[in-house]
Amino acid sequence: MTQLTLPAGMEINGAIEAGYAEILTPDALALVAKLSRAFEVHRQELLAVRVERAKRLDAGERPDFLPETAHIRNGDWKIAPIPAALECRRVEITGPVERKMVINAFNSGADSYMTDFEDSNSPVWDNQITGQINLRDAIRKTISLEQNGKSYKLNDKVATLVVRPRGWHLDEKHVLVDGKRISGGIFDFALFMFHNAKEQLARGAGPYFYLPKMESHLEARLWNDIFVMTQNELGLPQGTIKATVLIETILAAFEMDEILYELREHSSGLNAGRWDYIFSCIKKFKLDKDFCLADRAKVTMTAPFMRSYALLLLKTCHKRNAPAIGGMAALIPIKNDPEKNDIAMGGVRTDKARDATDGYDGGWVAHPGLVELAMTEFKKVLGDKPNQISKQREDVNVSAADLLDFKPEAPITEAGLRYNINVGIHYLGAWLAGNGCVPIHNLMEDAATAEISRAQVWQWIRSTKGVLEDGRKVTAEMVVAMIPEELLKVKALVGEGATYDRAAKIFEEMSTSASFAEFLTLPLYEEI
Ligand SMILES: CC(=O)SCCNC(=O)CCNC(=O)[C@H](O)C(C)(C)COP(=O)(O)OP(=O)(O)OC[C@H]1O[C@@H](n2cnc3c(N)ncnc32)[C@H](O)[C@@H]1OP(=O)(O)O
Ligand SMILES: O=CC(=O)O
Ligand SMILES: [Mg+2]
Repeated sequence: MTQLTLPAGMEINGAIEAGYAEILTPDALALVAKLSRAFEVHRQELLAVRVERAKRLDAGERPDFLPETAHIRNGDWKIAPIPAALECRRVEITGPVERKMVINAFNSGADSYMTDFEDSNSPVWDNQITGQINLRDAIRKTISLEQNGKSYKLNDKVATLVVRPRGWHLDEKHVLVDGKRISGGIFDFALFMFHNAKEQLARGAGPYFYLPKMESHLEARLWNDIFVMTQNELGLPQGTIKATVLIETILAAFEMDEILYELREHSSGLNAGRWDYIFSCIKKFKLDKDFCLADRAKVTMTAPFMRSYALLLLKTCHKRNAPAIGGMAALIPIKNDPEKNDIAMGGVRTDKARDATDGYDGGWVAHPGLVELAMTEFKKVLGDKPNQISKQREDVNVSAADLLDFKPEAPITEAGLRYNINVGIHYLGAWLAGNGCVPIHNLMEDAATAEISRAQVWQWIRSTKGVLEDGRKVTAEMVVAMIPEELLKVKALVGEGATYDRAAKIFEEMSTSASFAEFLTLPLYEEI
């Protein structure tokens, strides 16, 4: 095993495989250590603020727009100009940082490509470091792969790269600074910046990021401070880094202007991260006796609270000259069933047509097979224009009550309950085996969609409204009885695998325990 030269006070306990030392260089690790020392205390403070806020919400407090930042919401300001490479983002493909998928995504024909260390990635040590190797090679256009008789390499024209580091809640447990685990997000960001920022600038783009799962503008300020220090350390002009923030928590929806304002020198807009958003609503109002959402499949972008959120995001972005990027329909191409495939493709088309017609500048797709049809829907509205940021939505008026108008509440069905249990076990089992994104029942499932499934089961057990349409109350006993049955169905699809037994156990613990695990990936991370 290769020996690394580590900065004073840093320990690495992950295996150092071939090629890792090229990423974990002394200077790159020095940047990781510097940022960690400068910002770890504040990250922990902000995570503690989340816990305190959650307690107040559990006790019945309702979020509202912040009085102390009204001057920012009412002020007449814009974000700094967007670089040319980020002006046209009609279709953004997303996917884990796995080598083959990296090449396929770059070549997919999408305008941009969000490579993902978050929702679609299981953060096993190997995924984190080989992900960095893959991105380094892709940016330099030296990436290639021979697999299953196919040769993979990059086309001449590829998508613009945007990187999503892990959220504030996730640690990188394999790296300690002064005896403490560091932030996973800072680790992903710093390594990527160190190795690639200058190379990207030399090639006509730049270091562009997606920032996940934030709950407040103060969390965005932390990223901004990190950008400023990193640009100084690397000798880059301030404002070089650009970041799109995912509005994917109900609390962030009340601070969209403030988040853009904090990042105004570094902003490249907002994205409507719908799946984590739904999860966040369930998590934040899980104890509210009046809150209970219907079967997961019924909670769509046309649900009142989702529609309000999507329109407010769009209006807020365009008012500030910022791109508004739509989220992802979880539908993916269905092989060997043309009829079902037509329905799925129709679903994606409707989703993208809605976003484009509303005024969004682009939207996410999960699979290369969806790029063309999503592009067609955006081109129908945009024509030859790269975006429609000039389209102001002053007609949109969204109140706090609109954001909190949680419907539909019905139906909750046995099929919906079993679906959640089945998806939960299947996804957790795959994640434990190192795969963070899986097709399940013809849908893309990742950490955000799986969170909805497990959170609904927990909440239906506890809410008096958690009643199946045939009148039976959802109970812990009912769920515990269904888990082995659903585990058998999962195994019939994926085969035997110890991780699925473990997943079923963890799913049972999580659904029936008195306390609600903040993120399912937190207890899971201790297992990998
Ligand atoms: C809530 C959120 O955060 S959304 C963002 C996070 N989620 C994602 O990014 C979803 C990413 N998508 C995926 O991982 C995959 O599409 C899955 C798991 C849903 C389905 O994967 P598969 O069943 O392997 O798809 P399928 O077999 O149809 O793939 C066909 C080809 O497309 C490639 N492909 C599929 N999805 C992607 C992708 N997102 N990026 C790049 N290549 C892809 C496959 O690698 C495969 O390549 P090959 O023909 O060269 O072997
Ligand atoms: O990250 C995206 C989401 O929908 O969650
Ligand atoms: Mg998300």
